[in-house]
Amino acid sequence: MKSISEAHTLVIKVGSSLVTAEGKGVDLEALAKWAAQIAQLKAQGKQVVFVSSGAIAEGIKRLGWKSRPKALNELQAAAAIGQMGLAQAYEEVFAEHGIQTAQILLTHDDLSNRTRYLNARSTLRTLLDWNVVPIINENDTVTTSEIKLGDNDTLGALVTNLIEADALLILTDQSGLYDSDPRKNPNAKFIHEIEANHPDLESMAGGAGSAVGTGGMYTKVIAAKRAALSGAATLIASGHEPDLLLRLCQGERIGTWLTPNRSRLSARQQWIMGHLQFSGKVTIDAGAAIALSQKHSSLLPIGCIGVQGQFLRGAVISVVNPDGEEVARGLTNYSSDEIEKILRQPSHQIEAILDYVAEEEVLHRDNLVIRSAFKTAS
Ligand SMILES: Nc1ncnc2c1ncn2[C@@H]1O[C@H](COP(=O)(O)OP(=O)(O)O)[C@@H](O)[C@H]1O
Ligand SMILES: N[C@@H](CCC(=O)OP(=O)(O)O)C(=O)O
Repeated sequence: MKSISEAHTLVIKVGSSLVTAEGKGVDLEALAKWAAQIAQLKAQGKQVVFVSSGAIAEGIKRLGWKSRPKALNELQAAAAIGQMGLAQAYEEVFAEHGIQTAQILLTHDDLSNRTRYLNARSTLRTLLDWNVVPIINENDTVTTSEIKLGDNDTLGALVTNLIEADALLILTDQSGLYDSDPRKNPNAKFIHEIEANHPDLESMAGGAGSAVGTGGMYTKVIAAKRAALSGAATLIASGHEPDLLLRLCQGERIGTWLTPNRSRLSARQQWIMGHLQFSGKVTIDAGAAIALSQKHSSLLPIGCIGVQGQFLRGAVISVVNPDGEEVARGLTNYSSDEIEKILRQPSHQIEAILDYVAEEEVLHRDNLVIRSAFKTAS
């Protein structure tokens, strides 16, 4: 894909600084401009999903507070208050164009549980088929550090993978990505296009520049790598550019393009890669590590030499080599207790040891993503 004009399904992520006018509460005027442009995009047959931050910033404004609280419970309560304002504002501005909106609040848990992930996917697809614009945010009320996505850039990428969108647009308060933070370095050079997996990306991107933003450019470039897993291009651009979406759809080059440079993973592999936390890991010997990485083999118990953490069959676990370096991630056929018992055993011994055989391999190759596929994506 060479330009947004070719994209059929778009995920558009807007940051707090854009939605809430630098901390002054929901900026209805800005939202109205997005809605007007999206109405035109939809008239051209495009499907659009909105990932919108701003609940905490709007909540803080409604509470009349001067600064962002630090305590998690206060942030969650502020988000719950502010989310009302966000949903109301989006409904209002899209209704002007006869477009219905739907609120979707997700957590990391929702996307890592296979059943909930499939439900979220089918709800989103149904809404898009019905021509509705889903407005997505993290469900801040129930997030703790363990289940937190943490920032909406990551959420935008996971939603891109979920619905296999063609492009992810991350709109922020900068024109795009520079080779260093332009707020700190006035000589920073603008980057027009770069591969999403370019090794220098992380070192160029710094933290948040505003009082309301959270992730800065770092989370945006990681999001681009993640979006590339499902073959999507990412554009980082300034949400302050007039008529940005329309101009992009006319083929104008604005912002920084982060292009996918690999073949896309299967939907199941993307789901495995979408996991930000793991319930455990299994250590494998050097021979097994080579078989997995170079021959794309399944992982058999004979190659397993250790297991850490407590997990059940069906969990997504990490696979590490004897030096502790991650080799792969995958969906396990056996629990941690069972793997402990069948370490270094040939598969034909599984039945004698466990009294049953689930599968002859601990991780089947179809349920594995090897390191080379995600080296820089997590
Ligand atoms: N290399 C970089 N190029 C551009 N901006 C950068 C870079 N590194 C850090 N930043 C900072 O990232 C900020 C955008 O991130 P953030 O404040 O989290 O916005 P948002 O609320 O839109 O997610 C910019 O204002 C900028 O100061
Ligand atoms: N869920 C939070 C968003 C957190 C977040 O990622 O903010 P931002 O860096 O502005 O995109 C909120 O709505 O306030």
